Amino acid sequence: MSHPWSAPVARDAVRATVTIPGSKSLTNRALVLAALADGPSTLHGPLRSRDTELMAAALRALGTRITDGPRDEWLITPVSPHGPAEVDCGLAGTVMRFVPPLASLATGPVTFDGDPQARKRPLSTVLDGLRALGADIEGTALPFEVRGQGALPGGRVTIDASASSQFVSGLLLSAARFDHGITLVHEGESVPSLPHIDMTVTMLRAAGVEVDDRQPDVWRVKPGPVDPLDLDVEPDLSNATPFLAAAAVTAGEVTVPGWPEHTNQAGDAIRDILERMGVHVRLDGAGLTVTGPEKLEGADVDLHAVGELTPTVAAMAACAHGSSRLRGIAHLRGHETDRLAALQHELNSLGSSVQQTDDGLLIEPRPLHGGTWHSYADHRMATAGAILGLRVPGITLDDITTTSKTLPDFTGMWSTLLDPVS
Ligand SMILES: O=C(O)C1=C[C@@H](OP(=O)(O)O)[C@@H](O)[C@H](O)C1
Ligand SMILES: C=C(OP(=O)(O)O)C(=O)O
Repeated sequence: MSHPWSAPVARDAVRATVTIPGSKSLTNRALVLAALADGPSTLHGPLRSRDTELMAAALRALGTRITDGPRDEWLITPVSPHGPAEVDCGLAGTVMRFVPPLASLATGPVTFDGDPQARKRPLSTVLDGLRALGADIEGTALPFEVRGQGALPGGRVTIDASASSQFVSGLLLSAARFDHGITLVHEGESVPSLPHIDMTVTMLRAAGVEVDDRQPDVWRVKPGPVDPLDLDVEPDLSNATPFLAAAAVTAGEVTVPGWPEHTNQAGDAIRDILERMGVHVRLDGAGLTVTGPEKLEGADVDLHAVGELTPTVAAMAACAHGSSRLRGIAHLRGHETDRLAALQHELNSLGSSVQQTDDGLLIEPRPLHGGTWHSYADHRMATAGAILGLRVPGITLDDITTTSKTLPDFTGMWSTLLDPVS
């Protein structure tokens, strides 16, 4: 059920330390790898949100045992995947693209469906790719059915992954269990979100899987064992960005503890983006501390590798002095919603001047006024509205529950941000 929310205004510069829960991308990859592993795995500090609970439920439906450990852990015991099973993908790209390859290894039928908006997200590339590798699948988008044969031949396949890096990650994650592994070739416009593929490759290698990614746009995974994982999940750096943006737009200071010094998370790119907007950024033993300037500057940024940061960056750009250009993000039209159209429409309805280009947005800051900010079932649209609300009185989000996709306690965390002592 949707739930409207009056975005609180920051009376002063925001000053806070905010602990961010685990990464969605790390948690959902680790769950899939643990389900395919040769023994039990432990995830310490996994993200518990709609997207990761849906992933856990999908894997449980296929037989995997996932229980809570004594502290904040998920204990995962693999069982050979089997149907019949039903998978609810919700609106999670990672579930709809990472689970079908694993379901192709199951015995028996596995049906997939999701939220109404999920039925519009690009998916056929993964399903066609799996068919080319030997899978029996009915359908090209949600809902569809994978008729698992208990094994998949695998081999060489060419896909066009320009609409989503998750097509590549999904096929690679399960590939060590295909009879012949995989040689995956991308042909088409450039693949977005490459750091997410690097994360997949790094995690596969950490699980002992042999991956060759030396040639651009070609990935080879050898068939073989998958080692169990014992993984501390890093904080979700993309989920941290609305909190960092709060410092940027209020000339405040926010620290996120536990920010990794080295990481595969795409969200780490926010450090460079903030600096380019005139924000002071410091990474030290305390974590990542950002200090907002008196005048936030507009910027020209290529977000091709980090599209999921776009709603945060667009909200900051609308509060900046000087125009911004966000480029390289045509694929965002296939995210939770058409994020380019949604951001253009919502920002303009509050008084901004935003135009869409072929591959992004031109944002001309103007004095903003209150109004309804629509979330389009998209968690990052909702958090973008919250950022603007810090500066602009009278912004009401039509539905704050969308934040449960990756940050179920977003409103609690946001109030602590504004009132750290209470
Ligand atoms: O693999 C992942 O964990 C993700 C990959 C990216 O998808 P796209 O390549 O579709 O942008 C990113 O935007 C999404 O939030 C998470
Ligand atoms: C694009 C996103 O999610 P998904 O994993 O559903 O693609 C996102 O979280 O910004």
